Amino acid sequence: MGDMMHDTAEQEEKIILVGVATAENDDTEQSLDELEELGQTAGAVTLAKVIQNREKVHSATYIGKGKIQEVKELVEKYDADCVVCDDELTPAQYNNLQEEIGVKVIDRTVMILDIFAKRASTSEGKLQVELAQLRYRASHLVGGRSELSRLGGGIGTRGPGEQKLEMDRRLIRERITFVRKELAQVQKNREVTRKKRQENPIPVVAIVGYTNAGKSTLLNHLTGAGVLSEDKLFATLDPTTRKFSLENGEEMLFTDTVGFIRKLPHHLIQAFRSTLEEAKYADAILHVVDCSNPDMDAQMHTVYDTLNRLEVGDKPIVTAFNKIDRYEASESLKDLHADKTVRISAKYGQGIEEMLESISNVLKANKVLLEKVFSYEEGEKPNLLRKYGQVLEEEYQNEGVYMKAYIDREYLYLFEEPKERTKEPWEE
Ligand SMILES: Nc1nc2c(ncn2[C@@H]2O[C@H](COP(=O)(O)OP(=O)(O)OP(=O)(O)O)[C@@H](O)[C@H]2O)c(=O)[nH]1
Ligand SMILES: [Mg+2]
Repeated sequence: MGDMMHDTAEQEEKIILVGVATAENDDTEQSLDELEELGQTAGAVTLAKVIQNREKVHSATYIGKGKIQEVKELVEKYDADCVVCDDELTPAQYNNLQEEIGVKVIDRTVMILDIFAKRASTSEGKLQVELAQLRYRASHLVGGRSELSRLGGGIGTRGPGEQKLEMDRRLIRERITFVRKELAQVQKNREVTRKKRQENPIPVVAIVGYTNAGKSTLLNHLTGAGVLSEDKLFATLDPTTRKFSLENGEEMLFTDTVGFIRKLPHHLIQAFRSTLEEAKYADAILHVVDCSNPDMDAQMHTVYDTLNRLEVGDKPIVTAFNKIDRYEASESLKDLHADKTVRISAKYGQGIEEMLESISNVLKANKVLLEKVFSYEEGEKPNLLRKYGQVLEEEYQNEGVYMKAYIDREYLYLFEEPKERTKEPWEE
């Protein structure tokens, strides 16, 4: 049906998806569904999906001989342009598969990088994508030449802007150095903004969540921010911060940023660190979950996993189960990581008041906590305190007066002062 409509548009690339289900990785089906969505976002149409069950990924060819044959037949049958593997391939796997199958082979990482390349709009975003692509390429160079030379066109060959992507090792290194410098400059500006924010006491709420959960829709609903919201993965790449005033005059800053996804490429995390880390400088985290998605649990898991990887400490979390208008099951929605959970529809404005109240409450709890904070100069006792953070948490639970203690950089935070303590915990 699309053919007539896309007459003048760029020809859609025809792709076949391949994944491996291993002992520790059994959600390959969902992962391939997601890869199909990523493909759509990248402008490709998926014609077939192939899953191989294996103990582990084949080290030389990703999938086994029989499966390669199967994929090859599918490629011929559908006249496919490209085969997309669901895991990051080694240079050897690339070359071998490519040789066997005879059409372009790419992996999930290249697909995600390609989408990021298409979507980056600010100079920081563009530099971050380019850095990620360059680093990926540098680690996949074979015989001193980028594998791009054989990719032809389409997915995997696009960069931010119209940069020439095919480069040799030396050029890539030079370019990496240049891009890193540029990026450092751009990020200095962000630091300045952050410092300014610290000077003014308006609390910052970071909106985090899986890609397509409805983060931008929520920010738009709250503040009319005009952030692009789309039923596509990675609609948002650049952080947007907007002020919101509650009816009682209380103010909060909301930051919407790039969404998370399973198997988020390592190079992307590195390059996008400063963007992804927005949550690190927030006073509270608003975790938006698409509860109409059957894959919700795995998505939530990915979000907490990513937050951990980014070392975003134990901030107060409000989880908003979004798209409640589409959610039909009646069972309760739980999130053990969250301090509070609410149900909302960002699109239709349900539950927003309650959500704001919950955020305001966790922020207040945090404020009380900060007033009681035991703070230490950097280097004074961080190791002892770090250890103590864990001990305390257990100890308090045993006493039945549960108190949350955690370390955020050089500070020890206690949620409540222990009863009748005459000595500081570490003096005992
Ligand atoms: N039915 C329904 N759809 C919603 C709701 N909230 C968001 N959506 C839709 O979900 C899709 C994704 O919304 P976005 O706001 O772009 O999601 P996001 O989390 O910002 O996604 P990324 O920027 O890609 O990470 C859009 O098509 C929205 O219209 C909701 O409450 N109900
Ligand atoms: Mg968004």
